[in-house]
Amino acid sequence: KDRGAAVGVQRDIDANGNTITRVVKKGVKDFSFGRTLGEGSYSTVLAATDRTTLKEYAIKVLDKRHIIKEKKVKYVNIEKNTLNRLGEHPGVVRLYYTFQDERSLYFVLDLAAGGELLGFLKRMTTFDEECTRYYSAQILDTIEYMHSKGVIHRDLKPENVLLDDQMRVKITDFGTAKILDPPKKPPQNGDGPSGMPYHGDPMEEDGSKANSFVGTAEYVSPELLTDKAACKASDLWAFGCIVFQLLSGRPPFKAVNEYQTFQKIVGLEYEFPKGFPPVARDLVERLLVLDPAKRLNIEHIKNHEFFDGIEWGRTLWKIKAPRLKPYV
Ligand SMILES: C[C@@H](Nc1nc2c(c3cc(-c4cn[nH]c4)ccc13)C(=O)N=C/C2=C\CC1CC1)C(C)(C)C
Repeated sequence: KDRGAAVGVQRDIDANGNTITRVVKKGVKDFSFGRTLGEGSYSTVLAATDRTTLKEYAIKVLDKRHIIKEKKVKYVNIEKNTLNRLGEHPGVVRLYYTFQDERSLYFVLDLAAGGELLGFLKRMTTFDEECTRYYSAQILDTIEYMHSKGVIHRDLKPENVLLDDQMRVKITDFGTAKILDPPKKPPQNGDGPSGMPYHGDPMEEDGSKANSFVGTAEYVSPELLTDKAACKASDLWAFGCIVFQLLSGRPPFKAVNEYQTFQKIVGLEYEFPKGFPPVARDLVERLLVLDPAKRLNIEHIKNHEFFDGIEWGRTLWKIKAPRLKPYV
């Protein structure tokens, strides 16, 4: 079996308007690889061009030996399954196909040519309200879509929010996502707000209890720190942190080390900088709530005054991105 290729399907329209479906076998040799776009803990994302169609992609390359040694096989499968399940949404990087050679696995994905939102925020220091409204609305719309597919991201942060060539949001990095399987039993009372809380990580191949996953310190929700149960509302806690950071230039909970940061989170120790816009402040205060069941849910967030003027749904992805301006 030609292990260097993946079966993909290409659809074109011929002169008479008929659809021609071609089965294409893509492999490493079909692409010319460019610069490194990002480094994950056990993967590298490279820019690449399809030699035949000249279309640009991002290709995530994973070293098979390293993945096995680091016992990350499960995470690679979670990412692939999550990406396949999330398929088509303007706010999610799309996975076109995967293939492998003797050394590596290759994920062929959308190129988010704008790079990380964090990069723009660092250059601007802060975003003004209009930019914050636009970017956080697209992030929220994408979170809503992920949750509707039973996916909790669990590590939302500005580094994982990419931008495409139209400066539209592309959320990425699903290796630590959690897929909420349809309930076999109705959720018992006492389960988290989503009714299907997630306790700890899957068992490792050797049956050992994996050290349960915790996201990036500054954006981790209190429930993940106290009883290890991530739920859909955990993504909304991270969303609150991101809105705060876009307008103020820093995350709400940041300390000299992770432990101190965790202390601030569970103690809800944060303050707004002077001049933080009051309407946005009200929104953030209703998201950074310790009890996940008392956090605003997505419907309430969409109706919050901060998003007045946003037309949710397809229009949100058609409007022109506002020119980036700092909040002064
Ligand atoms: C977060 C991620 N960084 C990145 N992941 C992806 C990028 C990407 C692009 C730039 C970029 C583009 N232009 N300038 C910089 C910078 C970082 C990127 C992309 O275009 N397409 C898919 C990606 C990831 C797909 C993944 C779900 C499988 C880490 C740091 C983990 C490598």
